[in-house]
Amino acid sequence: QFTDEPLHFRTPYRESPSLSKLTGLNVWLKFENGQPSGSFKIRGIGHMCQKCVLKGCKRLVCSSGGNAGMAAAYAARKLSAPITIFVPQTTSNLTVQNLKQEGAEVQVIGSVWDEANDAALEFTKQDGFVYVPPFDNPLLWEGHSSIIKELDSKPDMVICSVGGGGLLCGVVQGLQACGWNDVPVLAVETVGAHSFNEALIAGHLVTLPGIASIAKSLGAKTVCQGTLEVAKEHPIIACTVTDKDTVKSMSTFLDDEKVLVEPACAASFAVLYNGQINKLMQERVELKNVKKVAVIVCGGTQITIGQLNQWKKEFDV
Ligand SMILES: COC[C@H](NCc1c(COP(=O)(O)O)cnc(C)c1O)C(=O)O
Repeated sequence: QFTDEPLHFRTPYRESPSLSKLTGLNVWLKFENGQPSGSFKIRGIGHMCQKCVLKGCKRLVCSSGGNAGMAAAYAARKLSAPITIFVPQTTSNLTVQNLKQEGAEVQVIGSVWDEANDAALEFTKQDGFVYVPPFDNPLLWEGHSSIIKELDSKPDMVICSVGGGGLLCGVVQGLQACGWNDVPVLAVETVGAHSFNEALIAGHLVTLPGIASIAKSLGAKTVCQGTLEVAKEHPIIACTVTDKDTVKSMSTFLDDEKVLVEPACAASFAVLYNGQINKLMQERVELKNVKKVAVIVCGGTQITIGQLNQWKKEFDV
């Protein structure tokens, strides 16, 4: 029945010998792929679902590119709450089946997350239905901030991926809760899903015309306003990586670390494998003395070995 125990697990945090050797840095990995539902999402989504169920709700409604939905379906089952999840057509059939297996009702609507989200908001107008967003809510950021609180010591930098910006807001909230306000965050997007990079350059939110990247889990056409707020108060550097480098990194990471991750996750360590980090450290004064780097291996279920091999052929890596 109802539990107010956190629904997420503490995850392993250890050095990567191969990435440390390659970059000359002290690279540590936070394995959020080991969470129930397969990604970091359960931290924020679980926290928010618990609050909603505690307050009383007839049905949870979640929109997602896939992984937030997986976390919401898992949380709903643990909290014995009914849930309907709206996902875009870019969500893999495997994920749709997995969502149904968790007991969720699933609606596949729209070509990108934004359209599935519009349908979810419409559906939530029914009495007693409560909307759980995938990235834009302070309760999510509060839940995600627990990632940083589990680190054994202060890192010199944190690297994380950005889709809608919920993970980034949670990471910054965690760093500030630990008094590590001077620890810069490298926010990584794939080219074609780079709404945060665009917003930082413009100084206001920018809506991409579409998502032109294989990293569909980063496929929010507009990041949440909260990312621009945190960028005003915390050292954040944004960068992009190509789909090609991301696929190459998925493959190398699988060989080196024996962990299969989706493009949204691999983007975070693609900057290490392709040497971008070393260039950035020469260009950006705030990264000059960085030695210990904490990379959030955010996980995600939208990947199979077959899909990776198909992408390796497609991108010739
Ligand atoms: C469209 O999708 C948004 C969200 N995925 C977000 C996501 C991110 C980025 O997290 P965010 O910046 O959205 O909080 C990173 N890594 C993985 C594996 C993810 O699934 C979702 O599942 O609904």
